[in-house]
Amino acid sequence: MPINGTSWLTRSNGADQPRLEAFELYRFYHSADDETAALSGVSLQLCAGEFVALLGPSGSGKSTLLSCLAGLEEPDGGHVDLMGQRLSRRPEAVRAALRARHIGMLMQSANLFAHLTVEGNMTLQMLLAGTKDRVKLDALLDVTGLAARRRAYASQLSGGEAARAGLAVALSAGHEVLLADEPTAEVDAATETVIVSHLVEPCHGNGDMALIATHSDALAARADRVLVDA
Ligand SMILES: Nc1ncnc2c1ncn2[C@@H]1O[C@H](COP(=O)(O)OP(=O)(O)OP(=O)(O)O)[C@@H](O)[C@H]1O
Repeated sequence: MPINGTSWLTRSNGADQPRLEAFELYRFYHSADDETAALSGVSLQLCAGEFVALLGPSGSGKSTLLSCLAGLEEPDGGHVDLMGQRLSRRPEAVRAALRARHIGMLMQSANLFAHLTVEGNMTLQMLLAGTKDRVKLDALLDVTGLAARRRAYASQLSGGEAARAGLAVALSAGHEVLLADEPTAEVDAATETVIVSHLVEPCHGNGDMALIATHSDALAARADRVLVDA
């Protein structure tokens, strides 16, 4: 069942321009003679300061939605606006530049390059966003409990370490928009609490915005808004 004809409009007073907006998104996948509708007319608005959870059964289209919102995939219908600029149907290089400038991402497959160290992955993320902040890098390694593993290659990390390293990378550049796909799927409850706090804090502290696809009730309980695939 796709995320279907859903309209998730903002609960804010509308005074601010939404950070991220989707208008009537459609996305279909084709294989052999099969067609899967992953998104079917999805509209949403996400505003500054919001920490939003996206819930839905496996296969309902959460990852597809995040991917379209990040400009990694083009929707087959509808469009996405990021920070008031059109993201959809623009050349890949333009989408990549907008993404690097504004979006921190934590995708299911992790956002780590295996041949780089934890620190190297974080530095690369900062450079792509045009920043380099050594103090912030050290602080993120501390809060994610990875200071001692900073020189480990991504391929050498445990599942939980990789999840925390992915988070550290996603938060490195301090983007206004964070998109995360099941960031706590492979971690224990204590690590989940730490990760969720670090996802919430930039929203409530700095006015950043996060959309998190999750199956976790604990994470959803911390959200300002929960979007449920009805
Ligand atoms: N590259 C692809 N090719 C074909 N079908 C795909 C592709 N990616 C996703 N799908 C299909 O699209 C639908 C939505 O998939 P998606 O991964 O977005 O769901 P999800 O809600 O994120 O699932 P989960 O909670 O299991 O991660 C599923 O039926 C899936 O099999």
